[in-house]
This record gives sequence, structure tokens and C-alpha cells, in this order.
Amino acid sequence: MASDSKNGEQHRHQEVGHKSLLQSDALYQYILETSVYPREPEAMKELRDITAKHPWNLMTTSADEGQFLGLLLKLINAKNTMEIGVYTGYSLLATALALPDDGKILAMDINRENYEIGLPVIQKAGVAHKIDFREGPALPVLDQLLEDAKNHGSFDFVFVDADKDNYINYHKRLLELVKVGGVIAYDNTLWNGSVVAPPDAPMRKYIRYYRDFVLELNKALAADDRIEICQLPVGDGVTICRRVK
Ligand SMILES: C[S@@+](CC[C@H](N)C(=O)[O-])C[C@H]1O[C@@H](n2cnc3c(N)ncnc32)[C@H](O)[C@@H]1O
Repeated sequence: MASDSKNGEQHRHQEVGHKSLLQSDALYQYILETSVYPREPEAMKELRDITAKHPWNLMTTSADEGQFLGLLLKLINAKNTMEIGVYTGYSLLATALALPDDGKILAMDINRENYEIGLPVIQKAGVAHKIDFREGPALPVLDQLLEDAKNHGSFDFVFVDADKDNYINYHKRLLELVKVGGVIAYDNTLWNGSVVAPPDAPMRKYIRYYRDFVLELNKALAADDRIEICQLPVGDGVTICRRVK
């Protein structure tokens, strides 16, 4: 993405230059080349390459975050999961590969077209049967799930990576849908580093618009005694919440 600042390179790095908040490109590259790329499944690499050619590729989950999600899912033995915000499906594929063969992902996105870009790769990887994709806004689907008591406490894991202005609304509902001991991961909780930017700092419009919602969410998660949390500087910041009551 172009930068209009004199200090173009640095500006780009801060805003959207790569998918990490680490202050050194070399260090991030080291992590990718040492620990991530050599272990990345072939299908995920293929999907990452396809997505890189798409005009909205900045939205994709980074390879290091994909690796983290896959490991987390295995550590908690997740089976019944949900994803809000699919795009071309990189995090979805990471999830599908990490789940057992009878694992499930209820995946929601308002845009089916982008999901279909990645779908052939997901099918080729032999994990498409785990995915139930719903096109449309996620909130009404959550409300519908809540109407049936048997869905309460039925999810092991949820990855939320969609409209930041709804995260608080998702949280209210997800806390009832995730089991005690289950995990909700909220993506982009450091929001391009803008959470610590002074209010008059130059920011892209969409960064400025969603910033207040992210700040509110972070405060609300920290104050919520129904969850344990850990905010990690992976990707654009991901907050892991474990339901405790
Ligand atoms: C950052 S992208 C998701 C990236 C994805 N997790 C990946 O690994 O590539 C955000 C997605 O949220 C979707 N989205 C936006 N508003 C939504 C809503 N109300 N309900 C469901 N999906 C929504 C967008 O269409 C977009 O594909």
C-alpha cells in the first residue's frame, strides 16, 4: 500500500508493511524462515500464494499466526469450532488441518466469492468435509444457535477475525456458546499498533474508525472475570480467552 509520508518505508512498515508488529523486519523474517515456512503444510503455502495475488491480501492471516492457531487447536484437543471472518480461508485451512477427521468448523463470512478462491485448495487437502460455510453476517447465526439450548457450551474453540465493531456483540454470545474451558481467539487486538497512537497521529481511515472499538474490546476483555486472557503480539495482536465460568 502506498505511503504519502517522506519517511515512506518506515510509515508503511508501521501501518501495513508486513503481518507482524515486531519492530525488526529481519527478526520477523528469521521467525518465518526458521520456524514457520519449513513446517508450513503444502496446501497452506499454496493458499498463501494464491491469496497474495488478491487485491485485499492484507486481510489474510499471517503464516506464523496460522501455525500458532494450528498448534493451539491441537493443544486443547478442539473438535467443534467456529470461525467468524474467512476471506480466502488461510486460518480456516489451518484449523481444518489441525482438527481430527470428525472435527467441525462453522465458518461464516458475508463474502462467499473469496471463500471460493481458496475452496479448491481446501478440497484438495481433503479437509472440506469438516467445514460448514454460511454466507452472511455472523451475528444472526449466533443468535439462532443460542435459541437451541443444546448449542450452549458446545464449542471448543472460536476464531474471530471479522468486523471489529461487532466484537463486543460476538463476545456476549460466544461466551454462552463456548464450553467452560473452551477458547475464543480475537484477532487484530493491537490494530496495526494504533492502540497506542496519539489521537492526532496520521492513520488510514479504516484504522481510525475501528480503533475505538478495539480499545473498548481490550478493556472489556481485561475486566471480564468469566475469562482468563493472554494478549499476544502475534500477527496484528491476538487475544486468547479461556472461559472459566
Ligand atoms: C480479516 S478478514 C478474515 C481473514 C481470514 N481469517 C484469513 O485467514 O484470511 C475479515 C473477513 O470478515 C468478513 N466479515 C466482515 N463483516 C462480517 C460479518 N458481519 N459477518 C461475517 N463476516 C464478516 C469479511 O468479508 C472478511 O472476509
